[in-house]
Amino acid sequence: MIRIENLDLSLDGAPILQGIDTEIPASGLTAVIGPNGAGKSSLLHCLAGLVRPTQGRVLIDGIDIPAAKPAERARRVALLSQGSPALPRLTVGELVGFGRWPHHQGRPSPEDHRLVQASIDSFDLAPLAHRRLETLSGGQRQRAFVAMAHAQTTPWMLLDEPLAALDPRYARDIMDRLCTLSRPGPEARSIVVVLHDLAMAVRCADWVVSLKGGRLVQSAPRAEALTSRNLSDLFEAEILVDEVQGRPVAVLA
Ligand SMILES: Nc1ncnc2c1ncn2[C@@H]1O[C@H](COP(=O)(O)OP(=O)(O)OP(=O)(O)O)[C@@H](O)[C@H]1O
Repeated sequence: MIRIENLDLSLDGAPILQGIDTEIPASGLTAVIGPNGAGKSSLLHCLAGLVRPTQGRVLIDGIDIPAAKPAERARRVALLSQGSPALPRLTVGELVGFGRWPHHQGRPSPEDHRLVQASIDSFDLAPLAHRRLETLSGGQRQRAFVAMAHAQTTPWMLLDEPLAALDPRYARDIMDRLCTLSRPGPEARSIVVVLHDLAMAVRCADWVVSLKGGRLVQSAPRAEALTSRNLSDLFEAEILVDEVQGRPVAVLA
């Protein structure tokens, strides 16, 4: 479980997050939603220990994240930030291999190689494994970064807009893959995803954290959070949540 206690974050003197106090369950997939500038990425950075809150605490499975050593954090939490960095000359296989670094510190074992291959296969990257990142499309590169986060084999995966630049089929495939990964089982991961695509949130999220203006609006199970009324209030636009062929969908009216 992630416990966020009375968290404030200021950057360069500007209040970014204020009074965030909630829990995120370990089981399943949590979507973090809210309008542009709501503080979603900033919250994810606090959860990953990338930035230190100005006030309050973040506990992941009981570990005080800002106080934990970087190596300890890296074994507990994998963070995929918004926008993948340019890493010229690196192949997909090498990038995914970097996910194992916190475990082997430069001396990969056969098990590390096996886990890298499993992540490559899991995200449908085998045909691209020897390609350099700069030769890939934006969506292919994005998939490689998600696979790198997966290869870190942390109990928690924090992903900031992992669907950006993906076409509808790959967006759906990656979300369904993440959904499956978050289901109970020996390899289950706790997944927190910043999502702009509300259709994917209603399709896959078990829990939803809604932010607006740096404040927590709601932290609740999907059925409670993702209603037409809540989403319309959150985004100040009429959004309808309904069912099409038995599946929940969200559409802008
Ligand atoms: N270093 C910084 N200094 C000052 N303000 C910042 C800094 N970084 C972010 N902000 C501001 O903090 C607010 C929250 O930004 P954040 O990126 O967390 O929002 P977000 O909900 O992820 O937005 P988006 O959906 O547009 O990606 C924004 O108003 C942003 O301009």
